Amino acid sequence: RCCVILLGAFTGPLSKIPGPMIGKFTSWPWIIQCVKGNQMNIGPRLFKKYGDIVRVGPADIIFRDKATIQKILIDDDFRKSRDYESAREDPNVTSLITETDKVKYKQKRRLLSPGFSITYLNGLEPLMHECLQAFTKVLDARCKDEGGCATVDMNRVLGNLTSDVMSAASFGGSFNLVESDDNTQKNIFTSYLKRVALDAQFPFIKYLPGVPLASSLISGLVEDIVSKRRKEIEEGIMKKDILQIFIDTNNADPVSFTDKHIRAEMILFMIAGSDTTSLTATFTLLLLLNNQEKLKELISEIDSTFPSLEDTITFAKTQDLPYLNSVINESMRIMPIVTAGIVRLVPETTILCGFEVPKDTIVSAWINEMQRDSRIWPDPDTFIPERWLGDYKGVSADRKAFLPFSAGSRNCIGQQFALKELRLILATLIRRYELSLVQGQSHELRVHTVPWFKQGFYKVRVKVRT
Ligand code: HEM
Repeated sequence: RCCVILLGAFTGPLSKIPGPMIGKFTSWPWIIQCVKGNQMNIGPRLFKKYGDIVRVGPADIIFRDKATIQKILIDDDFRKSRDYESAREDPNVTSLITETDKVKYKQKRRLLSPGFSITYLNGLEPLMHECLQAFTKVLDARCKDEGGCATVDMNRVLGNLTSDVMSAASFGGSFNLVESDDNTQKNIFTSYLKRVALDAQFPFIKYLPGVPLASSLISGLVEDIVSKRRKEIEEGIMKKDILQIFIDTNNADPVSFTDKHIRAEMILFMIAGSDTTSLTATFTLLLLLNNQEKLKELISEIDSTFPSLEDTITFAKTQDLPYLNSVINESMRIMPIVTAGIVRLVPETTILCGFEVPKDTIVSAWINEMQRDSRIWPDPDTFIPERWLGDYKGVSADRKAFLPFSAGSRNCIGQQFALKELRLILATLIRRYELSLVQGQSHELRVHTVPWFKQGFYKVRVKVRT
């Protein structure tokens, strides 16, 4: 075995790929960084030192260049890696995200697509308004209680808001977390994602005696929602949402789409549909508050579109706000949710970035590094929404080098849902409140599937505008 490792390290096709010496022999240091949530900090340092392609393990390569990322995700559409399979609790129960078989995946995606059609999404607008009204009511009350100006943990309240939106839109009723100000659920999601990151690397953990499954944290909640819905169906109350699609599929084919499948899909949608959007909104506020000129520009656009505090902020009007859309794009360029590579498996020996890469090598597309590549983006680390409005320093924004929702057949199914929600949230917050920076906060992040603030919060001062 030692001979095989030595041969692979120095003579195999991957031996010419630059990277730390230890990566030739073992992936352990890289895996440990993943479990610690620290790959997002180590990856950029490796790219800086070794270039566009780095070998981080005997069969584990990371990439940041546009052409290779395009090939991996779009042109050749490599299948998902075994990490996704390991993240399944039951190897036989896949969800949309953990399905690695291309044919089965297509069937799943087709099943869900009615829940993401433009007509269906537009029908969600009143539900989103209701959740936002509850949100502004709570923020208004906090401002009043705290003498006009409240210090709010945006990470927490936005996490609760997007969970309420997700549950109202997909599972038939808001969790009302904004009103209860209960962050237990957000903490459970964070613990769940940490555990999934661990399971993906060490699949045996879930089989150890006495170790509960990751889903044990959430299954009670999910089962309550499903049994409530089944009761409603018995009473003749019919709803048309994602949960209904899951239940109908289960009723039609209870053998291949079991109760376990319903649970896996619901957990996926609960988490993928809430934390991602709330973090993107929080990061956008963070960037705006640290770039006051850009914030002023956005306030001016929003105020001229919605002159009165009482004006309803709508999907239609926010969709056409050029500066708001540029701010959201720039925020997702500079602080995307995917911070540590989208992982795929090489299906057959192929040339990537000029190197021969054999079948079954694990390849990670670091879209976050591509989105900060100075060869593509002038002043890549600076927040410049204007680059989306026209040329910046003679360079127009390269949309092919901007993939915050991933790309290809496995792109984010919730992209339009998220964008509609983000525009409403940001326009509502900016129109209604004067937002100011709480100085001295750490912006340090860690990542377990999605990023989280190491300090556990991100505070903003909030005052109702007159
Ligand atoms: C700003 C918000 C969001 C961002 C940045 C985002 C980003 C992404 C990315 C990068 C992926 C690919 C992950 C991978 O290949 O491992 C993904 C997948 C996914 N997203 Fe989103 N997402 C967002 C919001 C949402 C929302 C609101 C929903 C649901 C309503 C959603 C549902 C999903 C699902 C189900 C998948 C798995 C798709 C698959 O594997 O085919 N996402 N998302």
